Amino acid sequence: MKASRFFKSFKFAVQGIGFALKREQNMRLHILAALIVLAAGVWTGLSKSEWLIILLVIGGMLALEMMNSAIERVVDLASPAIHPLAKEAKDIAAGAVLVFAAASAIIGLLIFIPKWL
Ligand SMILES: Nc1ncnc2c1ncn2[C@@H]1O[C@H](COP(=O)(O)OP(=O)(O)OP(=O)(O)O)[C@@H](O)[C@H]1O
Repeated sequence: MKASRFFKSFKFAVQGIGFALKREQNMRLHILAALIVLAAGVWTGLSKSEWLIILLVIGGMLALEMMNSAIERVVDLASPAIHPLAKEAKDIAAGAVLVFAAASAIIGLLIFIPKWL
């Protein structure tokens, strides 16, 4: 890939992050939660491997939330009218976010709770 094309794609990807931050309240809540977890990590003192897990979980959560927002937009574009498949697509995408959020919460508790006891 030519360098100029790579930088163009990078610019669009950054724009995408901007759209998500501007238009999605859930995304802003996830960012707030991520900042709280990062602050708790600094305050608690985590090992390198614990930081790797926390960063992976935070990055995965934000990326999945953005994929959910993208799916919502594609569904709204493809099916502005009510359709059972549109509902399934949106609800499955929202379910994926919920699954990852639940796993993230459990991982966070497993890492932090023993250090606080
Ligand atoms: N075109 C559609 N056909 C059928 N059901 C739909 C359609 N669009 C949304 N729904 C369903 O209606 C409910 C609310 O959807 P809505 O898009 O308002 O919120 P959302 O998907 O949670 O997104 P947002 O983040 O914008 O609130 C969900 O269960 C969704 O699956």
